[in-house]
Amino acid sequence: MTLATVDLSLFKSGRDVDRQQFASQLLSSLSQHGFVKLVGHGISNAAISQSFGWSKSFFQLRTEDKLLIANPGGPEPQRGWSAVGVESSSSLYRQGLLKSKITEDLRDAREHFDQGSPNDYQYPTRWPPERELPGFRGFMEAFFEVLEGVAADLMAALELAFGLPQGVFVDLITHEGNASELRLNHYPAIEVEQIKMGNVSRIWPHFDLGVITLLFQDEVGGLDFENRKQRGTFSRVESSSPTEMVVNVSETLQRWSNGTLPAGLHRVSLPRDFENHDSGTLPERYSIAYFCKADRSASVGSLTHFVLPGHDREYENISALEYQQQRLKSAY
Ligand SMILES: O=C(O)CCC(=O)C(=O)O
Ligand SMILES: [Fe+2]
Repeated sequence: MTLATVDLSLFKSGRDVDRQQFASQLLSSLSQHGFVKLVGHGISNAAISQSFGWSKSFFQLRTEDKLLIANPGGPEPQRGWSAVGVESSSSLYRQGLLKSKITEDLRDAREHFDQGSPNDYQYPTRWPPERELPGFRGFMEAFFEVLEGVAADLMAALELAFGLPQGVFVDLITHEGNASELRLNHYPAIEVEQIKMGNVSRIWPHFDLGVITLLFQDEVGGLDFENRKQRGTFSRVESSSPTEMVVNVSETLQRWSNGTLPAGLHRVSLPRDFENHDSGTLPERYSIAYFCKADRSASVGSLTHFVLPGHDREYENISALEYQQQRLKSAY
């Protein structure tokens, strides 16, 4: 099962026929498994490799320095450092869907750094002191804004694909425009035995909470999406290069679209080379995820455009902030 690759430069070219073609391809791929691979996004190879470089430097800080900017956990938007095992992605999934299937003590073998919008004064980012990592904040804030632009283009393309009036989606992410988040993920090297024991995974199956997620991963591999043709089975997201962006539908878009575009379930498991091994050490892995989120005061209920006559409205009106707070309570 392979994912389609779409080229955003078609949409940016300005010709209506190209824009329409891109929009249809984007929607049709996202409709299949909730995932698509994106090229032509305009972010240079150099910028992407610099972002991974900054991520490595951040995670190499001393633990006591990272502890100074630790995310407190709980329902507020995540900011700063979360140590390995602090967050449990499996409970996001369990709370959302599978009440009985997963036991309590599943943990992620992952540490991460969460950053809010440079314009988010309500929940400011916990940055390491500038002298510890000079240039980190400046780079990451600029990178955030570039990703914000790509997410807005993709949402505009989805408006076109669904035949919606211009701005139906984009206005809900840009009016306040400060709730999106950028996350650096680091999965330290880990023994295969530990993963095979069953309580620890790089990241357990989960849905992302926002509208759409944009992701870059390094060459280690291991990101899987659920194959909807055979529920409960996963296929590998094969990236041909770290500059290829992986895009997935997240819960808010599922809700806005009244279930028309379901969120993509995903996890990070053993890299291909280790699938049939019972021992050995998995190399460390890095990924960078931009979570495009609805404005905090925007509703994440079904949009009327998607509630067809004779059909139920599947998702209640609740603000994006309240929704996220409810969901995050379960992740700690
Ligand atoms: O590391 C990855 O490839 C996926 C990360 C992810 O799913 C997340 O941070 O929500
Ligand atoms: Fe995710």
